[in-house]
Amino acid sequence: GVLFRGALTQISDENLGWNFVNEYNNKVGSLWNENVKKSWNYYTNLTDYNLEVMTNSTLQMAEFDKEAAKNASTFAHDGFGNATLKRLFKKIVNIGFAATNDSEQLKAISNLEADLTGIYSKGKVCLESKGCLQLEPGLTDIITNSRSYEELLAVWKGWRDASGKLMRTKYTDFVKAMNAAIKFSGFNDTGEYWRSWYETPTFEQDVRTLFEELEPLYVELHAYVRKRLKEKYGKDMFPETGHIPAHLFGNMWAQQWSNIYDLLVPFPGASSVDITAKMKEQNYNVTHMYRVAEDFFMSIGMEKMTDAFWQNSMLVKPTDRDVVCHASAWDFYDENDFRIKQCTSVTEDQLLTVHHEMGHIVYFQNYRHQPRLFRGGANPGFHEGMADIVSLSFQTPEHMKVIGLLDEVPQDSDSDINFLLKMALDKVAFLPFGYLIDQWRWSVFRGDTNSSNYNQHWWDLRCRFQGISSPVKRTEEDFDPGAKYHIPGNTPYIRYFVSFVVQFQWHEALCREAGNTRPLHR
Ligand SMILES: C[C@H](N[C@H](C(=O)O)[C@@H]1CCCN1C(=O)[C@@H](N)CC(=O)O)C(=O)N1CCC[C@H]1C(=O)O
Ligand SMILES: [Zn+2]
Repeated sequence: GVLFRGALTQISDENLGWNFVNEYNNKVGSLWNENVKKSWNYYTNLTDYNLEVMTNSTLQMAEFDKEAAKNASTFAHDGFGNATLKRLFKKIVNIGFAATNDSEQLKAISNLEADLTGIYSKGKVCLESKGCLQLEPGLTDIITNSRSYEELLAVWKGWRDASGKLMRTKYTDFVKAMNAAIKFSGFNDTGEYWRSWYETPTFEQDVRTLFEELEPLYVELHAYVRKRLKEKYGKDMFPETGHIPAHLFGNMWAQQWSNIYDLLVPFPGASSVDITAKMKEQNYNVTHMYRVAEDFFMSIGMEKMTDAFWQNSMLVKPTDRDVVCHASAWDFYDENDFRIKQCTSVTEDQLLTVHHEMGHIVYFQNYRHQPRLFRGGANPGFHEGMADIVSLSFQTPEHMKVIGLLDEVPQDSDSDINFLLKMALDKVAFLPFGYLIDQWRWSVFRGDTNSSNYNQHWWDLRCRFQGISSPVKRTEEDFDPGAKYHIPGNTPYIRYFVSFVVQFQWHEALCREAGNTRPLHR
């Protein structure tokens, strides 16, 4: 006979299971759409009222998730034969922080994330020469274009004082609330929950192995860049240890170095393009940047952006309110409303980000007919890879010529080396940065790192993996991790490390598939 577990036997009838997941899918449509709209309202207008409305919506969603998870566990879904049905149930019961029985923890998580993101987005640095500037566009423009050691230092330190330094206590409370809540989902800490999305028990070792395999290439690039920067800034500005001061890379976090390509050109005689100058020469405006990206996606068979995209996106920084400028792509789960939020300026860097964000939108559009529970990346690294894969093809000299940002496609090897180095400054330079952010965060979630050594451990990792050093003394008064969006914004980061590896594997496969027998970089 059937084993009766307590009063309730679990339902093993898969037809009833399909009814349940279909009803769930229809119900969450409007719920998720409402919730994303309230987040959008806060991110594009940072007021206390919008924060409260967003948090209330998040709490309601959590109640719905808990109820659905409880009802789902009346089914013997682990034993279901149909893999799709089984996976849908697994996603319904796996509700993360919402599993907590203490709504105060959820409230704290939502409020603290919004609060920390607000501090980051409103942060400003006042320079006697240029007045008070926010990260975008003011501070970013200086970090990108200044070649003055001192000016770069003032902006680098100023930004950390105006962002991370103000977040330290809140971040400690944030970690505590997340770790307490995630236990109700059966995870030891938040890092374990985040790694579970890759669905492999060896994930941590896998990324470590990948990094170690790629590190020699990075070390070569680092040595070359250090040599050239010493020529530019004088070797006595560099520590004996061989580290490179963190503020000299043309990027606020030293994560990608193509903005200082002009200091590093291997063969100045050969052709190398300054895309930003070309864009300005051709009177590029923001809308045109999005049209150029859309044209490229359509040229490879993707659908155009929806009307809702053009009506609802925020493509330039508003002048009348505070917003989260950090660029992002949004799915409103109604199969039509997809948006980008970006304080777009007319630069090459930004044109690449436009392609990245639109890459996410194109992936949203391609899975919009899937059940809502399946409208996410196969894993987060996959989604990031899909966002970046197109810009690998977009930034080839071939395509640059097609869109008129390059006059001639150079055929000589010196020009090839110039182009390949420029790619390496974005894609190879990034690897240790993409790797270390969550090394730091996973160690915080585990409790190996806490508020007594947040900054020490951060710089240990920055020195060990990136070979960079702080240009000024750092103490535990500082909180440099908070100066990078994804820490206050609570977006896991190892996804970008995974993406920067898989995107080249996909690129190679796509070229083979397309019958392209030329060297990969063409
Ligand atoms: C500029 C880009 N903004 C993110 C992205 O697009 O990934 C934003 C903010 C965090 C998540 N996000 C999204 O848009 C998600 N909704 C995408 C999704 O649907 O998963 C970004 O942060 N990048 C790009 C390269 C490295 C990294 C950086 O700049 O450090
Ligand atoms: Zn992305």
